Parts: sequence; C-alpha cells; structure tokens
Amino acid sequence: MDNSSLASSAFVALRPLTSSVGNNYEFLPSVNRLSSLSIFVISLGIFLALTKSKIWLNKTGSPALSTYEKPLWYPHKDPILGLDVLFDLARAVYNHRFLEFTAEMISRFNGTITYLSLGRQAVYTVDPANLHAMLSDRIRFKDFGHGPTRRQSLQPLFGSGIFNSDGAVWKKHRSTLRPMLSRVRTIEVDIFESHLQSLMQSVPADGSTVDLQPVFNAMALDISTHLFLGTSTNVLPYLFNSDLRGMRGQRFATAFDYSQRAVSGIDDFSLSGLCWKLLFGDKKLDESLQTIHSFIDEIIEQASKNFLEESRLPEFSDDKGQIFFYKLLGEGRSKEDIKHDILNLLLAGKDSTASFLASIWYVLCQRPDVCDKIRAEISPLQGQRPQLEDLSKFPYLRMVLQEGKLEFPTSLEKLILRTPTVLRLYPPVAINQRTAEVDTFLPHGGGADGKSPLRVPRGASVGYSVYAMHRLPEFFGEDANEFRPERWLENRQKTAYMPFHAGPRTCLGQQLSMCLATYSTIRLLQYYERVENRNEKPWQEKLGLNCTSRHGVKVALVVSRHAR
Ligand code: HEM
Repeated sequence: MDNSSLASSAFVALRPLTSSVGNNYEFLPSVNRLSSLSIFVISLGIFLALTKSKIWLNKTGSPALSTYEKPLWYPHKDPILGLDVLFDLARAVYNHRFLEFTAEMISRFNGTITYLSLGRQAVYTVDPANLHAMLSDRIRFKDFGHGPTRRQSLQPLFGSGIFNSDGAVWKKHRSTLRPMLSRVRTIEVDIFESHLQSLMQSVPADGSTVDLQPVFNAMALDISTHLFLGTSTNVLPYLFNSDLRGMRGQRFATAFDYSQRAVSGIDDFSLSGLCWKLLFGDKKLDESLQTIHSFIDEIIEQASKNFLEESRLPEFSDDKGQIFFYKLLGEGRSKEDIKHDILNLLLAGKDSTASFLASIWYVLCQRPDVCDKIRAEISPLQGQRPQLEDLSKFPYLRMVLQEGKLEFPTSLEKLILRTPTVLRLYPPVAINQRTAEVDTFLPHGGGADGKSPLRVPRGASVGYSVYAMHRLPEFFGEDANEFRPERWLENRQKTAYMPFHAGPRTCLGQQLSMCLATYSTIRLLQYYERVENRNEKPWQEKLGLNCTSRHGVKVALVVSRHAR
C-alpha cells in the first residue's frame, strides 16, 4: 500500500525537491515568474555542484545495455536537472491533479516516459507490460526494490518492517506474516460485526449530512488494532461525541494519522511551519512517534506477560491460537520485531481498507440502482448477518472474494454487482514506485514509438500509476472513466487490473480486505434503507500513503424500518 505505496512515486520523484524546500508548495506560483534562462542557470549551478560531489550520477555503461534504442525522453526545457517537469509535477500535487496530470502526460508518450529528476534519469510508466516485468517477472522482479529514499523516509514510523525492506529482510517478514493473513476466519468476521454495530449505533441516521470517510477511517483503525494488537482503539463511537475525545485510543489515532502524513512527505504545511521544522525539527512528529510506540509497547508488554502466564486471554478471544498477535509472540520473535510487524500491518490494514470502503460508498450513494440489485442479491439472508461459510454461496460475493483470479460465477447477471469496479476506478494504492537495484531493462519505453525495450540504469526511479493504467481505453474501452460494472461481462482480461499489485510482493491482505468490504456492504445495506448522495463537489484526489477523496464521502442515511 503505497501511494507511497508507500511513498508514492510522485513524492519520491519530488522528494529531493520538496525536501530542499520542505513540503510547502506555496512557492509554486512564484516559479511561474522564473524565466527559462534563470532555471537553466540555477540548474547548471546545482548540477555542477552535484557532479563534483559525484552523488547523483547513475552507474551506467554496461556494454550489453548500450545496444538499447534511445528512450522516449520528455522534451525538457531544462535539459540539465529537469526542474521544469518537477515543478509541473509539484504544481499538479498542489492543485490535487497529480493523477490526472500524469495520466494526460503519459498518454502523449505511449505509456512510458523517461525524464530527468534532478539530473538523474527516471522513468514513469502506465504500461501493463512494464508493471508486470517489475512486479511479477521471475527474473526482473529482483532487479527492482523499494529503494533507499522510501526506506529512509518511512524508517521513523515503520522501522524495517515488510513495507520498508527489500531482499532477505523482506523475505523473512513475508514468510512470517503470510501464513497468518492467508485465510479469513470466523473470529475475524465477528470482529468486523462488532465494529459495524458500533458504526450503526454512532452515525446519525436522521437525514443529516454525514461524511463517511472519517467514519471508515476510524472503523478501519479500530478493526486493525483489534485484529493485530488484540486491543481496539475504539475511536469510532467518539467521532460523534466530542466530550469523549482525548482518550488514549483517540490520542493514538491522531498520532498515527499525523506521523503517516509527516513521513510520507505530504502535508499541508505552511511556509512558517516548514521553516520552524527546518530549524527546530518536527516536534509534533517526535511526540506522535512517542505516543504510538508507547501505546504498542505497553500492549506487547502486557500480552507477553499474559502469554507467559497462559492464564489470561484478550477478552474477545475464544481461542488464543487465533489471535494474530499471540502467534507472533509464540514464534519467539523479539518485542521490537513484533512492534515493527504490527506497525506495518496497521498501515496496510487501516488506510487502504478505509480508502476502499469510502470509495465503495462514494459510488453506491450515487447509484441507487446498484444498491437495489445488491439488496435483491442478499435478500435470502432476510436481514440476518451472513456467516463466513455463507459468503461463498452468493455468486456476487464469491466473485468479490475470488477477486484476483479469472474465475467467474456461472450467473453472469450477478456479476454486475461486483465491487472490483470500485477498485478499478479508485485504487487505494493509486501510484507507486520502484528503484532499479542494478542496470536492467523494461519491455517498453525505448525507441521513437516507445515500444522497444527500455534500458533502466541502476539507481533510476520507476514511478507507475495504477490509477491511470486502470483507465486505459485500450484495455477497458472508450468509456473507461465510467462506473459501469457490466463491462466485466464483456471484458475478462486482468492484464491492466492490479489494485493489489502482483507477483512476490502482492498484497497479503487481499482476502481480509475483500471479505471486510463484502461483509460490510451487506450489513450496511441491510441496515440502511436509503443512502442519499450529499456530495456537492466531484471526486478529487487527496494523496497520502493511500489515495482518498479530498472532499470526503457525504451522505444522508435512513435506517431500514426492519432494523428499527
Ligand atoms: C483494499 C485494501 C488494500 C489494498 C488496495 C492493498 C494494496 C496493496 C498493494 C498495492 C501492495 C503492494 C505495495 C508495494 O509493493 O509497494 C500491498 C502490500 C501489502 N499489503 Fe495490502 N492492500 C489492502 C489491504 C491490506 C490489508 C487489510 C492488509 C492486512 C494487514 C494488507 C497487507 C499488506 C502487506 C503485508 C503488504 C506487503 C507485501 C510485501 O511487501 O511483501 N493489505 N497492499
């Protein structure tokens, strides 16, 4: 999960730039006034200084690689550092148009563009063949890592956990976590239910306007902490009761949100705030990290005592072996190691899931016809909660659970109700980035038409946009930007569909998040008979570690008379 996934490619590309001017984009309008000549002179100066220090030069020159055709270069006005494109990207971020801007730019270059990022060769692509090569090709996969920029920036919060490591360290984390996340169990569905109950009891359903985005954000944190720490933050009920704010879970939630924004380098920092941080450091980040670490340390400490005594179990548990966190303790892992695994899972579980749930309801509140079809599909449940084993009895649900595969339910009509369309149009991990660990190549991006293999020198950053790839007309039709679930009846290809990525680093929480999305959609549609759209503005990106809606998801809810 990385719009970032973590530190998004955009911000990784921009990070050298933004870290020198901080995270403030207020300087951008003045950039317009700079003449090309002054940009050129500034670039030349910086370039000479950097060249002298030899820190920015790519290692190139592999004789085998020299036979590649020239890449399709971005037509830079600044051919030395490429500041022009970086300013354009920064402006797009500032205007919340980064996703659209890069999609438009890349469509002019046949899907892959090579450009200069502070004098260093970088690539941006939406070409599915390139993504498959980097993510799932058995040989190429090893040539690309998350890279040092992302590792360093996320280090304070995520340590060297699964998201923040490559090579042997990553393999070790993956092999520990994979078996624990590969199957969804009844206890997890029970946990979903308890937090959905909390949502239904807390969120006003009197026809007033409610923003569901913070609601899902809080619920996702409550569920993730419940699943991975055995103790929920329980912040959702307090969203609508300001008297109760300031409690411990709430403080953790606030600290977690702030640190994520701060380490991803994306925040609405003011110029004065930035100068302060440059001079005195980010005190709020230090305090937030302190809150987060002591919250988790205490729980780990208490749980390991209980674990050793084998007498007390977390109150919601009926089986210690089912508790994720206890399993890590049972494997004899160090407390520090466990803390980092937990933090990495909270990041994964919370934000991407919250973004997914919010997007589902952004779409559903505008499509009563789709809500009605789902209600018809789930009507045999007669308003009762589905059990885990029920989930596979519904073709629609099975389709959702089998998300990553090419299996389709026999009843094609029911396919119309599937939610993957939401993930196509609003993938939580909308953009991402890899760094070439060695001199290597990608299938496309070279030659005059960009369709020949592209040489990628060691150290080059390769940014990619899943958001733009999911909207490519050549894969999804001329109406690719429209929400039309029926397209999946005609078009079963998955080449350009990768909300969870693919290959050895594919998301470990697919089953869990698809199960939660399916279960919660059923439960909420059973409970609310009407979900009115109250969004006044069109969807606009809010990029962070995951992509969310800048204006939230505004609805009015009416409880079903059967549920009253
Ligand atoms: C709709 C919700 C979700 C989406 C769209 C999503 C998407 C992704 C993506 C695209 C990646 C690859 C990131 C990269 O390689 O840079 C990823 C990795 C991962 N996800 Fe998810 N994710 C979701 C929910 C979850 C949940 C609920 C969990 C459970 C804790 C989870 C656990 C992980 C883990 C552990 C990885 C790291 C895999 C690795 O590096 O080997 N994800 N996710």
